[in-house]
Amino acid sequence: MNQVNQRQYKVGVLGATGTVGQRFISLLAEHPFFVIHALGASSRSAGKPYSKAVNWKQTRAIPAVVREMVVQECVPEHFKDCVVVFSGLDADVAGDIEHAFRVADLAVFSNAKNYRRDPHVPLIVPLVNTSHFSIIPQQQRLHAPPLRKGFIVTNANCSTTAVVVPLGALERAFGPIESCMITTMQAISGAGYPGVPSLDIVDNVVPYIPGEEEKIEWETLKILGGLAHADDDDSGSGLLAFDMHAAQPLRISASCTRVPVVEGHTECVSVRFARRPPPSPQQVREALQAYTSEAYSIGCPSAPRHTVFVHEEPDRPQPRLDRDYQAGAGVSVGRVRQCRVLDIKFVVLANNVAIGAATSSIINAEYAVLKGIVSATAA
Ligand SMILES: NC(=O)C1=CN([C@@H]2O[C@H](COP(=O)(O)OP(=O)(O)OC[C@H]3O[C@@H](n4cnc5c(N)ncnc54)[C@H](OP(=O)(O)O)[C@@H]3O)[C@@H](O)[C@H]2O)C=CC1
Ligand SMILES: N[C@@H](CC(=O)OP(=O)(O)O)C(=O)O
Repeated sequence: MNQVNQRQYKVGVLGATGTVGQRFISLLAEHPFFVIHALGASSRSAGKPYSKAVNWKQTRAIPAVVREMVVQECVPEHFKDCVVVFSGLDADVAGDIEHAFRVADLAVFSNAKNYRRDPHVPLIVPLVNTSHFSIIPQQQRLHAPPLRKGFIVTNANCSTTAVVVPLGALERAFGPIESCMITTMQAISGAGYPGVPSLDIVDNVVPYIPGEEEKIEWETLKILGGLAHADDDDSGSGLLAFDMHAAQPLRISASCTRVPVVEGHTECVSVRFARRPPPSPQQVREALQAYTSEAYSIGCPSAPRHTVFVHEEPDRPQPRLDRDYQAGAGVSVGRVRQCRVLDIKFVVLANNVAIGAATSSIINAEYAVLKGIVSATAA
């Protein structure tokens, strides 16, 4: 661990000028062992110093380390010295670019949705399912020709991330959840910049976010589902597959809305446990408060010490007050109470651009470094 901390690891950021990319840069500029080495964006930005290419929208100034760094086209040769490449690319282009980087034997940690459903790509919310890193050797082996160092790890949709943290904590404490109803109130920053037109969102709630409900319903099953051997007949191929929560089916229904909040997704969640009788609200509060992640236990510097903060006040969590809990890396839960239809209901809030995006990727990469999953040297 000390050895890791004394080393410096060169990293690149794809989509460095976007909403998520800016958050990557703010976080990485102060990172104990990652050093920003290369920045990539579209041809509109390539060739310009970062400070001229970016429309900077963070509260802190552009970090000095990147101000004059020239933005590159997103091609692997400009990133060949990077041990880790973070991607905050627009999903329209992330598929081909991230694949090209993987084939060039680079380790890619992506926020984009493109590979989340790929059966050989782990979808990892680092506060919940770091065990899924174990599928990476298979991803490398099944590629033709096999990859030595390259792979893609994705993190989840920001609304999925918010909800799987308490759901994962509750399953760890009380066993499988049988059904779950979720209603989201998602911040405008989730749509990137400039995002939702002001005339659509000011004084309004928009009850539709394309593709979002399906993503929450599907991604949650992959994240909470664990891994199983791919062959039912135990033929010994050694292949792993995501079991999609199949051992104990979980039914999820999500309804997604966009609300006039800048940062922080709030979600109302109701759950029914398989176990009878179900835990009481007080047992649920205690289990959430006590929950710790493996990422924190092994020393990932960006993992929150307290994963879930449980509010006792009846009017919390609120995005303006709670989105910076643990520097945006933790989640806040409140209003834990009995549900007359299912068992328990609560409200969860997570920072969509921090733990919902850049912070998750960074913790995933920290975990990969600490566990020796990424090589200490570049491709
Ligand atoms: N915002 C959020 O809360 C979350 C976002 N995500 C995902 O993260 C990704 C980034 O989102 P966000 O930051 O909001 O998006 P933005 O639209 O703010 O940024 C997109 C980035 O992609 C770059 N880009 C666009 N076209 C190309 C191209 N042809 N070649 C190379 N680079 C290109 C842009 O560069 P340029 O400036 O040069 O155009 C910019 O850096 C998306 O896939 C999104 O779905 C995931 C979770 C949460
Ligand atoms: N769709 C999310 C943000 C996002 O980009 O999600 P995804 O990475 O799953 O496409 C929102 O609008 O809040």
